[in-house]
Amino acid sequence: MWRRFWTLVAGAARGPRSPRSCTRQGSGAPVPGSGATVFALSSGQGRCGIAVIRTSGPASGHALRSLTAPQDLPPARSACLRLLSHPRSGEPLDRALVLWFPGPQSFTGEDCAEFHVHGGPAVVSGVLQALGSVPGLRPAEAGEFTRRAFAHGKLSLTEVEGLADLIHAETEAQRRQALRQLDGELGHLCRAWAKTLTKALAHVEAYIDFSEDDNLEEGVLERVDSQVRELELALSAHLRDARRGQRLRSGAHVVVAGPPNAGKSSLVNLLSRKPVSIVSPEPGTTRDVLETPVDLAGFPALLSDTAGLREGVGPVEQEGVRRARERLEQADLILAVLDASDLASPSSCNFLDTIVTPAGAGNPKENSQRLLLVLNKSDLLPRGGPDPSPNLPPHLLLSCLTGEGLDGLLEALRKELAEVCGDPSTGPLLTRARHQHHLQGCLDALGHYKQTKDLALAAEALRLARGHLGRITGGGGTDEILDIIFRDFCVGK
Ligand SMILES: Nc1nc2c(ncn2[C@@H]2O[C@H](COP(=O)(O)OP(=O)(O)OP(=O)(O)O)[C@@H](O)[C@H]2O)c(=O)[nH]1
Ligand SMILES: [K+]
Ligand SMILES: [Mg+2]
Repeated sequence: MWRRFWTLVAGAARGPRSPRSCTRQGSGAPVPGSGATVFALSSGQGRCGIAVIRTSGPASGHALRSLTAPQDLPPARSACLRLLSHPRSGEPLDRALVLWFPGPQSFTGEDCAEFHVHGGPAVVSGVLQALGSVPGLRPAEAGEFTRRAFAHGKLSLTEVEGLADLIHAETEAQRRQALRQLDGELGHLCRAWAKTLTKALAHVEAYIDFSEDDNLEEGVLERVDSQVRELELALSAHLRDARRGQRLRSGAHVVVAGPPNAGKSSLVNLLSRKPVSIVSPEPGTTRDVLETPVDLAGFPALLSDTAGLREGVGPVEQEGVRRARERLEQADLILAVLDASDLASPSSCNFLDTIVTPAGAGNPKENSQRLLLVLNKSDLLPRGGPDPSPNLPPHLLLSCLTGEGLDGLLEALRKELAEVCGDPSTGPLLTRARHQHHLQGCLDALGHYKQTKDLALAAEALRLARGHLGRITGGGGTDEILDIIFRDFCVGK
């Protein structure tokens, strides 16, 4: 009896019930156009020192031999210098380093070859044409190498996403976050959670099958209940952090706001290091919301310039003010700008009362918007004079004109954005709405597990919960989801 029970538990833990996604075997879906050997330029377009062209598929070895002299394959995974020539005309094309990666020990899991050629456009197009003339070879589609790697179980879906993010990473924080995902951190976590559920499921199923025999260990179901509770806590914590992970991946919304002429547009131009917004001495210059992506102290941000907030103006500026307020509501971080030499004006006081004080600048409440108060035009203050505003909340002095105070502002921005986005090296792991959706689905299913008294339904709920975790790493992903993810890649990756 016990032997039967443990066989069942062990079987459920590894066996046919275990979702394919819990292992590193790909989607199981056929590779689109598999059988064909594909080739592409994998390095960037344009004139460069070295360009890398690669192939993947069964004819890779034949292609390598057809283009090179001597025609033997180089030793696996070591670079060799070869003369490349066109297989039909014999025309020499370049002297290049070539590499041979026999499958399955390659990026895609298939036989692969790489040609590191001189990066001139004529060399690259000559070698691509030569490869196109080899029977069985065709140009690769966007993301096709990675899709093949996924299909052969070389990468899980979260790792594929990490790779796409790494290629698109523009800031240090994005690079760190992408690298963690590519290293499989999110995948490991999901697999560990799925394993817990597999064990829990095995126990519930054993209880259904054997409880009549009265031979089961005491408290089996109680232990499953407590495992489910622990899992719920862990999932909820990660879900709470998901918003930060998404900000880290796609950029935090930083909104520059303040009364007219405070120097908001000057600050936006200074931070983005380009003339994004028109600057002029006329109050009411900026009328619309102007958005620009910037690297702020290593974090990705979408910086919005807005119209100066004031009442009693014409209809166009009034619409600008309405849009500014609307954008302020969506901000992850408000950069509040005041003219340090004009703090007593009605528009400055009004801005302090309605925007700065409610946000609790320098002392944010949990979940409230964060705000940094900047007093601009410090160059207009008397040198070494007293603090112009001892009664204001914590603030920074800056001069957009001279650049004084910029380092301090960038350091303060780095701290604020680390709060808003999380630490890219240790912080949030969920980076996409897709991850959030499945984690929520898993939690909902665990909720059903707790509600039901029927053991068969409870087992079904656990299976459903585990299915959601599996889909994060890629098991049973639909073609549409795969298409969306692989569309992010360029040709050659
Ligand atoms: N002295 C001094 N002048 C500044 C500084 N920053 C901006 N200005 C000037 O202040 C004026 C207004 O600057 P803008 O950047 O257009 O101000 P704004 O807040 O965007 O103005 P609106 O869009 O009209 O609300 C311009 O003449 C700038 O040259 C500064 O640090 N010191
Ligand atoms: K202005
Ligand atoms: Mg402006």
